[in-house]
Amino acid sequence: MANESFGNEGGTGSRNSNFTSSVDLSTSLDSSVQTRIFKIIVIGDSNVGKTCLTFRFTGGSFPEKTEATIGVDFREKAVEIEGEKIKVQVWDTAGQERFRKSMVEHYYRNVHAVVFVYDVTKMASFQNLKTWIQECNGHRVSPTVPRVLVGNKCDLVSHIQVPSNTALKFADAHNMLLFETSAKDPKESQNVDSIFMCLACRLKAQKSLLYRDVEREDGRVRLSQETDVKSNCPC
Ligand SMILES: Nc1nc2c(ncn2[C@@H]2O[C@H](COP(=O)(O)OP(=O)(O)OP(=O)(O)O)[C@@H](O)[C@H]2O)c(=O)[nH]1
Ligand SMILES: [Mg+2]
Repeated sequence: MANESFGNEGGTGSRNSNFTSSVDLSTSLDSSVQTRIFKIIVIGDSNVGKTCLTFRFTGGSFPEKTEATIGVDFREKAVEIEGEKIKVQVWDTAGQERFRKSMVEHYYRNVHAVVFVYDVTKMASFQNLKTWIQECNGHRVSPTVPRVLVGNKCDLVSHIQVPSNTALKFADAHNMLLFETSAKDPKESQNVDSIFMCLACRLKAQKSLLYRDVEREDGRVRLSQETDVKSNCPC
């Protein structure tokens, strides 16, 4: 999938950020209600399979060939949860320091959820999670922003280095759900989907992101309304 330009940040969907009057604002809110956008970032060492996981979720297949991500690739998928259409905007970040350093601030800005990925066949990628979590915390990501842990490449059964119970303990200690999966194995595709769907369900169940987003887009608008939405999220 081709890289999209970074200028797309927050610019997709039906929201209109040029509010000029209260009439415009209500119109924008109406259209925003139809398509909320949840920004989910995917973080972890280079080569753990971030690009393949995001590709599997948004495109439904495993890419034949990938190259190291430079900066960020955006992928989007429209989903429907309890009758509401939601756009899941996945930020596939670069694992290599030299390809990410100028972008890190942008990754974490206004993020709604974080997916930490390690490679089950590479212990170092699991041990490095501590560093990735520190980076995330260092960018003032609120503790209310949901985070999940993903162990990828489970299809390589005979090469597994990170035992499930070790990963589970780590996930529990950091208040995260653990998903062990494979971007490659088509039989695991539902499991890959459930990573992002679970987060989208949780976000939907949280206080309305919509009004907080509006606040950000126009410094003049200060809405205090927040709505609680009940959800049947299985996780
Ligand atoms: N066997 C197996 N290989 C995988 C899986 N997911 C990814 N790979 C392979 O792992 C390599 C790296 O995958 P990428 O998705 O490009 O890794 P990345 O985390 O995006 O790497 P950076 O962009 O450098 O941060 C590629 O050769 C993929 O084919 C998986 O589930 N199983
Ligand atoms: Mg990549």
